[in-house]
Amino acid sequence: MSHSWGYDASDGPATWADHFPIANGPRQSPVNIIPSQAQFDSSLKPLKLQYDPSTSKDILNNGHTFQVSFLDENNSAILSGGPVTGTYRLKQFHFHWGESDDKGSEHTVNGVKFPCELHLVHWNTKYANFGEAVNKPDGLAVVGVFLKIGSANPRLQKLLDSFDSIKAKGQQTTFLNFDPKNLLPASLNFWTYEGSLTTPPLYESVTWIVLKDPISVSSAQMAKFRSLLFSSAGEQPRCMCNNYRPPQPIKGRKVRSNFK
Ligand SMILES: NS(=O)(=O)c1ccc(C(=O)N2CCN(Cc3ccccc3)C2)cc1
Ligand SMILES: [Zn+2]
Repeated sequence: MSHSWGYDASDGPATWADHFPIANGPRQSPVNIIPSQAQFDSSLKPLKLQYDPSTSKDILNNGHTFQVSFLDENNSAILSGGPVTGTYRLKQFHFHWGESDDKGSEHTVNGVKFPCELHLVHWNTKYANFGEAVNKPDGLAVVGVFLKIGSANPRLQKLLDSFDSIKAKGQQTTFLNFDPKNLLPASLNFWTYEGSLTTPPLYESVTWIVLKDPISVSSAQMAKFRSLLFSSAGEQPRCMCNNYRPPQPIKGRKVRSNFK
């Protein structure tokens, strides 16, 4: 049975090494990105994200975050180019956020936290499926997008409107025709480095592609994120927030950029 973990003092990031010793590994995520120390790499190709909105399936509260899952039996929603070779299929996207607008992102930039961070999770089609890819060094590519407090973002509204039906852990509902491309900023300028899952089992299998430009979210919209619960229906309600791992040691890794 997989070990239960969370984000409280008793089961949160400071305790994860007890059951997942790779937590202290050489390529853990997230990290603090220091733009002045990133290396511009002209050999990086433009990032190609080709998403077919008809592949969105459902939205689930998994007790750690909420995630929108996609049909991944064919190459309808794919990532290619950027730092990766080959084709990676979109499996799901999810978010991490704080209890207040001054924290919540996993990656930071010059030590600055954003209120929220979106992760679009893709797996390498050289492997048979997500489960085969999840623990391979080149198994996953995750696109990270920062959310910054500003005007309300209408493109988040369909997600927010579904929250009443996935308030508690384990609740899921159909979520069709959602185009994740609408969650991306205008520019696909990115930083990239070799890292890991930011939740247990913390496999060191992720090529991280963190977009430089944020998308907007309003404070009222962030409050809606915090209406979700870590807890199951009928349990003592526990606000789903602060579901982020803090930055981990860079351990000599290079962060590259595709922009000057
Ligand atoms: N925050 S993050 O972007 O780094 C990220 C976190 C979690 C996941 C994720 O879908 N899973 C992690 C493993 N988990 C369960 C699992 C599934 C198959 C085999 C083994 C284990 C699923 C993907 C990306
Ligand atoms: Zn994540």
